[in-house]
This record gives sequence, structure tokens and C-alpha cells, in this order.
Amino acid sequence: MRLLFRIGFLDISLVNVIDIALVSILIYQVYKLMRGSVAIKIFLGFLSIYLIYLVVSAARMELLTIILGQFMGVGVLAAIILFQQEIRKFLLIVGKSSIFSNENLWQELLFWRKRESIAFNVTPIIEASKTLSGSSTGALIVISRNSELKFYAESGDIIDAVVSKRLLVSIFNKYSPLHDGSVIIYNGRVKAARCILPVTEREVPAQFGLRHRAAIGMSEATDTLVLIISEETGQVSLAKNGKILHNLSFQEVRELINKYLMGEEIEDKFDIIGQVGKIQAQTKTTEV
Ligand SMILES: Nc1ncnc2c1ncn2[C@@H]1O[C@H](COP(=O)(O)OP(=O)(O)OP(=O)(O)O)[C@@H](O)[C@H]1O
Repeated sequence: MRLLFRIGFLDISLVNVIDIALVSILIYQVYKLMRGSVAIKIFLGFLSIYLIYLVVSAARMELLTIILGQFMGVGVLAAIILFQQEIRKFLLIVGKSSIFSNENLWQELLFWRKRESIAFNVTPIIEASKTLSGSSTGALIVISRNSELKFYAESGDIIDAVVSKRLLVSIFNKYSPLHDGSVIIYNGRVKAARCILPVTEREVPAQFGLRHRAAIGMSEATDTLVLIISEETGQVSLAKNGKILHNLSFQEVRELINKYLMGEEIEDKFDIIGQVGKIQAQTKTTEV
């Protein structure tokens, strides 16, 4: 016996309701996993085309249905190729039993979990940068305002501790087993260390080594602000949206991080600071 509800002229069974709820949860989880990466744009593009396809086929618009149907057929294959990394990581996360034993899972699934503010006290990051820069210790710190960056965090070691100067300095200490790779900071917490970031594939000036290339690559791929401390020169740089600003003062770093965390678009600020810096403090903006 099927339990039926009537909404307007539509008869919906309990199974349909569960089906729709599960699909919604699945789409939301996929969205959460991809949030912050370029893949999300491709995913949303596919989703939009699929929704249009459903509408035109329901409206019996045959020509459009055939064209979009062909596209969807190839699209599935294209999606597997385009998202191979994401699919692999998604399956890995699903396979990890910890996700099911996580006490917050049901709250997250049902969207109950309260969103915490993303702005936090950045003084520990600035203080740690001063120490690291002073001792010419290389560092790479990804600051994220809208996502935990699970993909990237899981490429390293999960830490999930409150940001402190001592913690950051210890991580990047040359003798620490965690010093290689990058740290990810989200919502005032060091989420992970030793993370591997995507290296930019664009031509970059020869002065940029792998650390800077990884910072630029990460800033291209995600909506993050990446702080770099050069091991060679001790200079502090920030990368955002494929642009890098170097030789910044700590005051400039503090201001830019704060503005970014407050949700301001700071890309154009990079150029302004770059121009001022060229005259005043040999700060350079390089768009690569
Ligand atoms: N893909 C990556 N993701 C995260 N960290 C990386 C990546 N590639 C390199 N690194 C980090 O950068 C370090 C190497 O930096 P390298 O000396 O090549 O960079 P650089 O840009 O010249 O910076 P520096 O001025 O500090 O020498 C590695 O030891 C590692 O910690």
C-alpha cells in the first residue's frame, strides 16, 4: 500500500518525498565538499543544464530535449573525467567510517548547525609571521573565509586547533615534521598542516619557487587568501585570485586579512597597495 499526499493537482507518495529529501541532501553534501574550488562552478553549470533539460522534456519541447539529451549523455562521461579527483575524494570520505560516527553529522545533514562568524582575531597570525620572517623560516598559510577546504585539508594532517602564535611557529619550525607544505586556517582554527596545494600552471617569473607557485595556484583555484613567508628573504607576501603582492609590511598584511575575513573584495586593493608600495617600500604587485 502506498501512502499518498495531495499537493494541488499532484499526488506524491511517501517514497517520492524520501527520494527528493535524499537527493537534496546528496546535492548539498556534494556542494559542501566542492565549495571553494573551481569544480563547484562546473558542477553548478551541469546542474543548471540538467534542470533545463528536465523542464524542456516535461514541456515536450522535442528539439531542445534531443539536443540537451545528447549533451547530458556526453556530459556524464565528461563529468567523470573533469571531476576525477573530486569523485575519488568524495568516495574516500564516504568510505571513512568516521564520517558516520561524527556526532555533528546529523545536525549538518539537517542544516541545524549554527554558522559561526568567520572573522576572528588575526593577531596570532601576524605575530607568528613576524617571528617566522625574522628567522627566515619559510611558511605557507591558507586563510579561508567560506569553507573548511576539506579536499586540501585531507591531503595533509588534520589538526583542528585554535590559531596561536606558538602553534604556527612550531609547525613551520624547520625541524618540525609538519613544516613541509601548507597550513589551512578556517574560522580561527588551524584545520590542517602539511597540506599539498595546486601549483599554478601559468608562466610565472623565475624568482618564484614552488612555495610561491603553490600559493598562486591555490588562490586561483579557491576563494582563499594565501600568506607566504619566504625562506630565502624572510619577505611576507599574499596571494589572492592569481595575483601576488610581496614585501608587505605586517600592518598591510593585517589589514588585508581583516578585510578579506569581513567579506570585502580585496583584489583591487592589491593593486593600490602595490602602487603605493612601489614608491614607498619597494612593495611589488605581480599579476602572473
Ligand atoms: N604544492 C605544494 N603545496 C604546498 N606546499 C608546497 C608545494 N610545493 C612546495 N611547497 C612548499 O614549498 C617549499 C619549497 O619552496 P621553494 O624554496 O621551492 O619555494 P620559493 O617560492 O622559492 O620560496 P622561498 O623564498 O621560501 O625559497 C617546500 O619545502 C614545501 O614546503
